[in-house]
Amino acid sequence: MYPKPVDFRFTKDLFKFILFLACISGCGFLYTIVVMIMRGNTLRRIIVRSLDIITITVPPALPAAMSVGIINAQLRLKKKEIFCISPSTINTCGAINVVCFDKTGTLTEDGLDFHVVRPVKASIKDENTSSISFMEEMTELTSRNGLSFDGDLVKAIATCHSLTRINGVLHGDPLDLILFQKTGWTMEEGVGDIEEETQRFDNVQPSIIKPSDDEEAEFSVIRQFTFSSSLQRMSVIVFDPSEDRPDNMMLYSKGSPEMILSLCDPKTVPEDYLTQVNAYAQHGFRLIAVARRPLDMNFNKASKVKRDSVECDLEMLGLVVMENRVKPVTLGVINQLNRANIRTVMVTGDNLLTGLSVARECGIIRPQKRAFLVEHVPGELDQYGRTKLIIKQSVSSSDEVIEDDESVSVSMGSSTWKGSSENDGFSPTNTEVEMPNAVTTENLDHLIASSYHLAISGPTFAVIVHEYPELVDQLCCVCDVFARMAPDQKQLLVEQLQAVDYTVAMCGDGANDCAALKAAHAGISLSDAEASIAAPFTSKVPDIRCVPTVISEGRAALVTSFGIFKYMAGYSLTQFVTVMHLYWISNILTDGQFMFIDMFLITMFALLFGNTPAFHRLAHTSPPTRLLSIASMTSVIGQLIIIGIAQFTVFILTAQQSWFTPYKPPVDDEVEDKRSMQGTALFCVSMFQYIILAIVYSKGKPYRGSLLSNKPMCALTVFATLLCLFIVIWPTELVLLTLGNVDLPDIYFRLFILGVAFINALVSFAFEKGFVDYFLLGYWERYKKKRSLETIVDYVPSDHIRRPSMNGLTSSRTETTLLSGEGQQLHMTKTPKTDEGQQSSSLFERIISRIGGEPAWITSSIPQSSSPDITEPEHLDRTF
Ligand SMILES: Nc1ncnc2c1ncn2[C@@H]1O[C@H](COP(=O)(O)OP(=O)(O)OP(=O)(O)O)[C@@H](O)[C@H]1O
Repeated sequence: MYPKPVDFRFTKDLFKFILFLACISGCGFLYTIVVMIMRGNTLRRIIVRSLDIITITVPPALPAAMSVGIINAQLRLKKKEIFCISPSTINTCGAINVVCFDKTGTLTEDGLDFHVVRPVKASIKDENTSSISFMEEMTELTSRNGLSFDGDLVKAIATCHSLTRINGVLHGDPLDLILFQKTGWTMEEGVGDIEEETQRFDNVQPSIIKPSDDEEAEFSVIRQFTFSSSLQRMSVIVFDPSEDRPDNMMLYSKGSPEMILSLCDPKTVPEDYLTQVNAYAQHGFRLIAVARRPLDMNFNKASKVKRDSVECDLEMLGLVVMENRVKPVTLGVINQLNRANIRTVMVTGDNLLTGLSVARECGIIRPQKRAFLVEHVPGELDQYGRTKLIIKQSVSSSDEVIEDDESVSVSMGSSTWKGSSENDGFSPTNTEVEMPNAVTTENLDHLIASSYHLAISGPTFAVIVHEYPELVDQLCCVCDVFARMAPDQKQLLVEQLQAVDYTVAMCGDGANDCAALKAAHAGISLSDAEASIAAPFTSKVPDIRCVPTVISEGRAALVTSFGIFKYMAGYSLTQFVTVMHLYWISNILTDGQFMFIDMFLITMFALLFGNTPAFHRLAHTSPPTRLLSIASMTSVIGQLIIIGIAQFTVFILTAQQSWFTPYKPPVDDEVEDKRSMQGTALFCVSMFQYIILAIVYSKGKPYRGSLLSNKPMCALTVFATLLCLFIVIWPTELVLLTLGNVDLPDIYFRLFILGVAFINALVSFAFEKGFVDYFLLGYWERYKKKRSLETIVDYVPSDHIRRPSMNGLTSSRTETTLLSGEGQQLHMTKTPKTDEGQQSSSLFERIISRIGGEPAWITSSIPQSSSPDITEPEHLDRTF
């Protein structure tokens, strides 16, 4: 539960930038000592002045100023009922480029709807054999008659839960609650003669559960094995007092169909069990299998027996099918995130096909794209002794369940993929698209449109983690649905995504999401239970609308932090330049001038800077996270040069005026009068420069609202500008006295100072908007990105294009050496087809399109050694 160390580029750059400022202050320090000695100043004055320069260059108020944007974002989030317990995470949210969603309760409604039950029925065929099959769908759970094993399915559903009654109201897992209410049974806890009950059940106080249609019957739950996501099941040991034999106990279990199947005696399971499960799951239903086991043990033993020893050899009772409705806002939010180029991933503890169906419904898997399931074949090994992997094409819910013979087999190393299905998505028509070298919007769109989706389940993920570690990164980059994931696997997935340079948000509501919520850069909890303790953000509104809000506020906070930092750095450097000029004549700004700049101008602007709200729409890209980028550094240094030129002009020209009186530095320990004409002139021009910097660095669209949306800052700008104009144009006695200014007698010179400030403003705006924003951040960054994509894509065609075979004919197969690890490659061989109009389905393009950059593993060198098949043109493989 220790907090994760904040490892954010922005924070690292911040420290580097402060180091850079410290270096400047070091230069200033030396300059001051040299100049002060040259001018014959006293030792005391030299020490004071040189130390002054350090506090001027590295502003002590910087940390406070930096947190203003974050505090404002936190307050705005609070208004939207999103609570943040770790404000430092807000900035990180600005860089999020993948969001992992839990399914149940997050994308879909928490309160599921009961759909049907499919009880299992045993029918006697002849004397020796009986057949087990599913009964028809039943929409009611209240009738005990006619169900298998004397109505035990209903008994199991009514008793196998962990509901508790608090103040007369039942509380617990929503699924348990709905199922229990559906039975119509009643539950009593600690009512009646408690003492008698306690004695009767050997000091265990049981819950008494009674059917609605039988006054006499009552069932006592004497042991409960609680539900756990990693076990995917829960069980209870129930005693029926009517039997009046203390050793007549029944264990009821319910859990995921796969888990209960693995615990059941195969003879009690219908042959078409998995087909039925897949058929429901494929239509997006959530399934719970129910089973029982008669136990021959007394109360004492039942209350101490180990879970593993009783949860085996179960008799299958049937399936409960629940409706899994997607929340109304889910589709809109996922679309919004997709439009903003933020990848969405589903990571659920539920069935793979159910997850896939919900992923389609909510837009994580686009309707027009194909989805493939990556599965392992337990017990089957490839030539390297590793568990064999297969890929199956998923069909949409309207189609039939996929058949096994439509699968595409995959193996590692030099072996091949064999695609048997005509439309398996890996057909050569899809793999032999020639890639043009130039990366244009059209062909990128084409690549994105032609990509497919992958889905994987927890057990296969575990096999890949242990046996194919070199594939984990790649899989994390291209898989969209991770199903049947245990809590620690959810966490591992988040960490893997972080390892390939994604900034990850995790949104979930259950206890099984806690580890992932903690591991993510930004964990967003939709419940106020366990998940909210692990997650930095908790939304009171239990749907995923909070995700884009958190991201856009994070982006706004990040841009604000950048802006404030640059503003504070600009302010320090501006004051540094002023002081450097004045030190040349052994002078410094007066206390009043320092106070006006530091306490009024800077403090007020820094306070109001972060008040600008987030932009109402999520932009297509995230804001820059690097403070030490060319753009940021150019901006700060460029503004410093503009400011320096303006101040130097004023400093020099003041000294050339006919009315100019040079400053007389104090002799020895004489009381110092800091007022000087050059000091006043520099102060006058620099006042405007601080205002200009605040406006220049207060960036608006596409991450924050415009400056006009920050009304207090607009008002401050107008007020401060008018006040500064007043100070320059009408230097009244009061103004001169308060600020320590000297009267500059010539009005035209004062107007000239205003002119310099005005030109400074124009040049600063033109430089920031035209050069930094448009050229460096826009054109240059796009060019760089395009270049890096071209470099990658240049490499792809050599593997994608058709190769002449030995006999001069076009090779019938394609090969890609993409994503290869330490000589371990996943190969795919395809039979050719002539239709070249089809699209390429390479994982590679998907990764490029998604990441928009090069994760570490793409840039790793391509192994020299290829598989033996590659040397033989007739057997070229496609590496996956
Ligand atoms: N109360 C329960 N009793 C028995 N089995 C349950 C219960 N709740 C869930 N299950 C089964 O255990 C599986 C795993 O549950 P888990 O809570 O890890 O994930 P989930 O709720 O299905 O999905 P998500 O991770 O998206 O919330 C479920 O798919 C379901 O089959």
